[in-house]
Amino acid sequence: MADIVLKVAGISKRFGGLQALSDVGLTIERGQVYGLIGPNGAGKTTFFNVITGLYTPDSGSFELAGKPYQPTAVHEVARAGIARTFQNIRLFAEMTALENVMVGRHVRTHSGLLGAIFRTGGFKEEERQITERARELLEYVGIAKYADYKARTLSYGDQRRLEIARALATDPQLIALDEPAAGMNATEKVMLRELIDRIRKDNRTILLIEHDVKLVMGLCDRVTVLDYGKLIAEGTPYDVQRNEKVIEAYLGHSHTNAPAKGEGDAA
Ligand SMILES: Nc1ncnc2c1ncn2[C@@H]1O[C@H](COP(=O)(O)OP(=O)(O)OP(=O)(O)O)[C@@H](O)[C@H]1O
Repeated sequence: MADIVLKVAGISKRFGGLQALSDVGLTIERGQVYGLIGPNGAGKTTFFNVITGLYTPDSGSFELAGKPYQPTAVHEVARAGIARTFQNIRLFAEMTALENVMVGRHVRTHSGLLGAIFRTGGFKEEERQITERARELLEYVGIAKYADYKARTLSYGDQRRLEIARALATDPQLIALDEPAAGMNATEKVMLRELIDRIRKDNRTILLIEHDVKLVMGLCDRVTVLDYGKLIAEGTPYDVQRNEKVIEAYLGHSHTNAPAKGEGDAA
């Protein structure tokens, strides 16, 4: 039987007169890289914000690793096992790269405030483990040499890697990446692709919103396409980019990143 990590169904969200999402659902299996695409304003970010607790949906059901979860608050969602990155990088700019990852790890710690104040033995051991794990994760995403640099001094591509390391630090069931390639140059994109591939090989599960359709088509196992808040196609990259509705949706929006037939076909 398939090992389902995320199963959401019937998500609707209205902003005043605008129906941003209408009855959208998707199912993601463990180890998949799952893409969410669609023209500008299709509802991708709204969907991300709903499943990660930033927006309250008007309707919808949510299951993470077989258990129902209510995305009512961001920290609850992180504890439940979804970690995310943001379209506009949200790091602690004045903290070091290492400290940024350690913050992510604290979602999973136990000593609590009193342990921290009195620096109990348990707290110190936990801090040691957190630091060690954070260093491993910086190594994993390829920026270990910048561990002690302030986050704001890192290059754009490296800041995105740092965000991913911080997300991984929470030991998530699902990592939701919101436009990870935005603003990256070609070399950074190649490195990002390698990193996402490595994360997948480690049997982690990724949900990806991305404007770079070539990247999505090359990386994802399955793709859902939204248009005007509705799901218009779901399937393998190969099928989705040949779907008439998808082609029409992108052409209708005069989108420069339209999924041209054959481009980025999964090997
Ligand atoms: N907080 C909000 N209040 C009102 N309208 C909103 C809000 N957030 C999103 N919308 C509207 O909902 C629709 C879907 O927006 P959303 O940002 O989810 O689309 P998107 O697919 O992520 O677009 P893009 O690719 O441009 O980032 C848009 O028409 C947008 O203007």
